[in-house]
Amino acid sequence: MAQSEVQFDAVSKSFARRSEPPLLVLDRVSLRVAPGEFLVLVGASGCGKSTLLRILAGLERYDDGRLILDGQPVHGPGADRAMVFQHYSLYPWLTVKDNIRFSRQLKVVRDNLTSNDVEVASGRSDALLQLMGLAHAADYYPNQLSGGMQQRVAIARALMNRPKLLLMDEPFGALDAQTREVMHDLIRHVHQLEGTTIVFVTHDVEEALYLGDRVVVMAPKPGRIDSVVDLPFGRRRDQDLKITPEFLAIKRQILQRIRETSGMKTDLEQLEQLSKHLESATGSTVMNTAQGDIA
Ligand SMILES: Nc1ncnc2c1ncn2[C@@H]1O[C@H](COP(=O)(O)OP(=O)(O)OP(=O)(O)O)[C@@H](O)[C@H]1O
Repeated sequence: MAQSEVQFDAVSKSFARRSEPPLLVLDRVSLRVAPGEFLVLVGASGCGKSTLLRILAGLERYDDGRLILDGQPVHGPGADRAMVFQHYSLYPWLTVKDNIRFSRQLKVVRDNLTSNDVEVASGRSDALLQLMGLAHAADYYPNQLSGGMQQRVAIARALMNRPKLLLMDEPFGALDAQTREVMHDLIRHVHQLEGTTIVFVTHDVEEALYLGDRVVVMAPKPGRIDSVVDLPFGRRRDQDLKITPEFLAIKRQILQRIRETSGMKTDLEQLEQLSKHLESATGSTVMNTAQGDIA
């Protein structure tokens, strides 16, 4: 099985801003991702999750520190990595089957591969169609598919060249709750079969706990790692896990950390203080005032 090992050593990243000092988005992030691990990044909006993922994909440069992938420094994108985004980036003019094969077809042209190579690729895409439950839809076009199916195609396409590292940026963020559950079981199954190292970004703590071997909680301003939680659930999971006391306790603990580090708690406290201030100023509760206005 092809699995990548990742090592971030004190990686920092800033974005330049007009008439303001640069924005420090990642502040000395150190993190190891073990071969074959399913690692999930969570944290408040703007804490640098996507930036960290994009740096790992080689789509973004970092300013300081070191990023080592399988013993080599990362300087740009590579065929060893594949990325799945929230919005299905399928080619509308290609069928499902051709969308999945597309990257391999490019390689065939570039690398002058033989018909035997093409046959192997064809076998791989057929296997992925089966694995993702898409065999019946192989000749459909993207606009004939539901969101969940489109995202299955995007995942199959990402897996086509057997990446050693799969990077997923909120891949299920646009799907409804039921479809997400199906996708969760599917991606866990894919992970077990393919053994690829996965780094997955999400806002959804329940999703993070259900999918991950470990969850990294990031904090904003500047973006940094707050804590890393080793999940004690093993690799065989089913949806009932989500209502066990152990799962709920870890979920509560992580949500609290996100609230505390993001300043959301402070915002709520300020809001409470403001409504108390309004109440004492008007001699009434905010709700009563509103009702009075209606009357
Ligand atoms: N290309 C860019 N130029 C300038 N600022 C950027 C750029 N990309 C991201 N940022 C800023 O960097 C910070 C971190 O962004 P990033 O998208 O990594 O956070 P995130 O944790 O993934 O957020 P979200 O959960 O909302 O997607 C944000 O303040 C964002 O506005």
